[in-house]
Parts: sequence; C-alpha cells; structure tokens
Amino acid sequence: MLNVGILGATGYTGEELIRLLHNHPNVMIKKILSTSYKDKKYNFVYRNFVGFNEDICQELDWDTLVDGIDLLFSALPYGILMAHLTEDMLKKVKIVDIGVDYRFMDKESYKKYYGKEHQSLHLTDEFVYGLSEWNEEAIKEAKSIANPGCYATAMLMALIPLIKEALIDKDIIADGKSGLSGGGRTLTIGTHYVEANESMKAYKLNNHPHVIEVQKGIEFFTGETIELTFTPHIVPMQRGLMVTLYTKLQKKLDYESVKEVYSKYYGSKPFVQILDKSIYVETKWVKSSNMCHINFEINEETNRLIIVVAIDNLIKGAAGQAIQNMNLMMDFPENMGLNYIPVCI
Ligand SMILES: NC(=O)C1=CN([C@@H]2O[C@H](COP(=O)(O)OP(=O)(O)OC[C@H]3O[C@@H](n4cnc5c(N)ncnc54)[C@H](OP(=O)(O)O)[C@@H]3O)[C@@H](O)[C@H]2O)C=CC1
Ligand SMILES: CC(=O)N[C@@H](CCC(=O)OP(=O)(O)O)C(=O)O
Repeated sequence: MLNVGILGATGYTGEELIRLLHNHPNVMIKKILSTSYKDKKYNFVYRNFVGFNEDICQELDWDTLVDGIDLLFSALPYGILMAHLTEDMLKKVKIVDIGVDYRFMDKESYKKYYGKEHQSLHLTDEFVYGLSEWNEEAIKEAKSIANPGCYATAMLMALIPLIKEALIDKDIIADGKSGLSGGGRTLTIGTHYVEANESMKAYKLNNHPHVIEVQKGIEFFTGETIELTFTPHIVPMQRGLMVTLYTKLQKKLDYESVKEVYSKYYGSKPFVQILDKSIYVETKWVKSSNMCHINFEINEETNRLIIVVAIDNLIKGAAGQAIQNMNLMMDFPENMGLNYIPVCI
C-alpha cells in the first residue's frame, strides 16, 4: 500500500483527490490536512463522505508533514508550498503538486503573474512537468511532479501534436471557458451565486499565467515557440472547461490527414479521445472524469483550423491527472482508480 497525505484537502481539488483515492486499490489515505477544520471529521466538511470515511482532519504541521507517508499531494493556493518546501522533505517523500509554484517557473514570470517573489526557485529543477500523456518517461522516474494547470492541460493536449508535425501557424488564438469550481472554494465577490449565476465574463485578458505555461510547455515538448492570445471566461457551471483554438494550417489538408496526426499520438492513450467528424465537443461528456475530448474543423476556403477541447477542470485539469501521474511514478496501471465512465447528467 502507498501511504499518502493531502495538503489543501478541504479545497475542491483536495476533495476530488480524496474521493477518487478512496476507490484506488493501492492507496491508503493517511493524512487529511487542514488549517481551518483541524479535529473535524472530513465527512463534516464534505457530507458526500458520510458512510464512507470517518477520518479526522489533522492539523497541518510542516515539521512533521512528511513523516509516515510515501507520497504527498499538495492542493494549496499559490505561494504556500514554496515557502515551506525543503530539500530534506523532497528527499523523504514523493510529491505531486497540483498548485502552480513549480511549473516551469522563473523569477520574473512568478513575480509578474503572482505578484510576489518566489521563495524556493532552486527547487523547481527537482520537479517534472506532469502532462501525463507527453512526459510519461520522465514522470515514471520522477520523485516530484508539478501537475499542469487546467487550461494549460487542455491547450497543450490540443496543440502539441499539430506543432510537433509542423502543421499549423504558430500564431494562435484561444478562448477558454471554465466552471466556477476552477476558482476554488474560497468565496470571492466574483464567484458567489448572485454575481456569477446567469452571467458570463471574460477575465485576465492578456495576463493569464497559463499563457506562459503553454508557451513554455510547447517549447519543452516540441522545441518550437508560439504566440498565444488567450482569453478565459467564467461560465455559470459548477465544473468543466472548454477551450476553442483558432489557427491556420500551413498547407491544404483534409480532415482525415489532421485526424491521423492526432491518432498517431493519442491512439493508444486511454484518456484522450478524438471525436468523430462533426461531433462537437461538450463539457458534459467528460464531466467528473479524467477524459479529454478533442475535435476540430477545417474551413476549406480560408484554411482556418478550429480545434475544440474539453476536460473536467477538477479531474483531468487537477486531481485526476495528479492520480494518473502517481500511477506512472509508482508503476501502477495508468488508469487505476480513474477507469470509469463520465457522469453526464
Ligand atoms: N480548482 C481547479 O479547477 C484547479 C485548481 N488548481 C490549483 O490547485 C490548487 C488548489 O485549488 P482549489 O482546490 O481549487 O483551491 P481551494 O481554494 O478550493 O482550496 C485550497 C485549500 O488550501 C488550504 N489552504 C488555504 N490557505 C492555506 C494556508 N495558508 N496553509 C495551508 N493550507 C491552506 C485550504 O484548506 P484549509 O483551510 O482547510 O487549510 C483550502 O481548502 C491551487 O493552486 C489551484 O491553482 C489546478 C488546476 C485546477
Ligand atoms: C475559473 C478559474 O478561476 N480558473 C483558474 C484556473 C485554475 C487552474 O488550473 O489554475 P492554476 O494554474 O492556478 O492551478 C484561473 O483562471 O486562475
């Protein structure tokens, strides 16, 4: 049994981690950590666990955090793990960090996007970027994983095959839409019901951190540089994320030729499906699952390629991919604990 601990367990991605790990045959949840719910039952915080889990939330103590566990999942807001993580902890325990602190991070970008100095940038090199389908060999050897962001996961999955094969123009426009759970459980004006229901809004135009994450990811996996214009939107849904990407094909190609490229890279990947021609991607078909659905259409007159990709922000965009990465690191079957049909209704 792999003994795991969960930081940020009472947040949305933490809850999804615990829910999925409950059914993972090779995992024992040893530590459910919290600063706000110390000594409270986890099933008091999340009552879907009543009848399944009697664990008590343990107080977070950074000095003893890694004692008694083999792997730590961190699902904390940015800036917290970086202030506490040490080389000694990294030696003692495997880590899968769902947060942002160690994703292709550099000093200037961190300051620019998160408004503060990174406190342990030297540890970034210890982390392997956990885009499971693209970094499998490195993940298998890794001790520490930086799990990708949700929008970044969707965009990278859609773009890498086409850029690798030099099929598309590298000036790309992307529109993202996310359910409100993407913003986490902490209440803000913009995410409370009255403000968000029956409304849609764009945010972080020209300054969403996933632009740099995608650019760095593309460079890392393909060696190419792209220009990316990305506009995220909040839509009044609980969960789910869709990105529509616009670019041009470098030469005239038909649907089948582009599909062949996707199939070459994803044909054997259980969590990535290229839908049949003219079947449009919808968030509900991947809801609550680790699946990633992709489809595309070519405008034959303009040679414009439109790609649409959908994932569940909390699963493939966070907790599910974190478990997929744990499976790869531990040499468990990649889909262990994740092999179920999405909840469409
Ligand atoms: N939501 C999403 O769709 C996605 C989120 N992510 C990333 O995952 C991470 C977690 O996100 P999410 O679950 O949505 O966030 P939430 O806001 O829902 O939860 C974060 C949890 O962190 C804990 N926490 C907050 N402050 C501190 C602190 N100072 N010290 C220790 N613990 C603290 C809180 O638990 P408590 O008060 O009990 O300690 C809280 O429940 C973030 O970095 C986010 O960017 C990545 C991909 C997708
Ligand atoms: C709807 C919403 O607010 N979504 C978050 C993305 C969640 C995620 O993946 O973000 P991290 O990179 O911070 O882990 C955002 O746009 O910041």
